[in-house]
Amino acid sequence: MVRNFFVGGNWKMNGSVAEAKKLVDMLNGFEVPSNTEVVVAPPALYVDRVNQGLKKEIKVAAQNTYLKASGAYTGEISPQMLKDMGVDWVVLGHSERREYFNESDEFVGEKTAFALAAGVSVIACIGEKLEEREANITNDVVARQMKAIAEKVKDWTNVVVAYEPVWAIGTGKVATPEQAQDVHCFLREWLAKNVSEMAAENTRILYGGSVNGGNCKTLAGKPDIDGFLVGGASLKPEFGDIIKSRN
Ligand SMILES: O=C(CO)COP(=O)(O)O
Repeated sequence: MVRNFFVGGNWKMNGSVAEAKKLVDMLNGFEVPSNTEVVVAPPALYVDRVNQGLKKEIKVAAQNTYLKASGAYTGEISPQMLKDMGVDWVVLGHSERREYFNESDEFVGEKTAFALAAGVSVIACIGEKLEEREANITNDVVARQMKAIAEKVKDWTNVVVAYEPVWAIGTGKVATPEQAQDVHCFLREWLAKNVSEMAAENTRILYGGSVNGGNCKTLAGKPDIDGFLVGGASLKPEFGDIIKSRN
């Protein structure tokens, strides 16, 4: 099985109507290799406009959804609402949500299962903090985060895992290709042992954290790195090079 390369662009809480339009024009000008999937995640308010403007080779995601279809949950949106708007992807469990909005491993697992059941594919984010890497517990941390998802999710067909070490996010301090490969390999073995050989073989594992046009190719050369989740550089023309980093 050949895993298709996957490049996600996480805009985070950035942009405006005018900037979103410029980014759509930029993205529509990129060549998307046939073996590569591209999904961008604008702020929720702009998701529909961006989705309307993008060429069909590029899909959109929301940056979060809740675990109910509807009801008295002020400020939340549901995966059912995404489907209603023709949006098939959501990013869940990003470290910024875990950190600033107190999202627990269990909550992320539940939201992942709920989105999948609604027919929305999930980019599930995991990753250790600097102090956890320094304490040599990186594998324990990512295994704990994976377990919370695997407890709720049996079918991993529509899950993409994004390994994003927190110390590498927005810092310019990218993991070395070897550091990333080590964790990706561990995650694939974890999937083989705890979910299935098939899930291990087929699940894309992305790297995220200070990926840019200059470092993407060496990272993409590693056997267990199946793509990227890109923050800052997804708002710049170099995102076009990142999309082509496997080609
Ligand atoms: O958090 C990230 C993507 O979700 C990575 O952000 P940067 O690429 O800006 O480091």
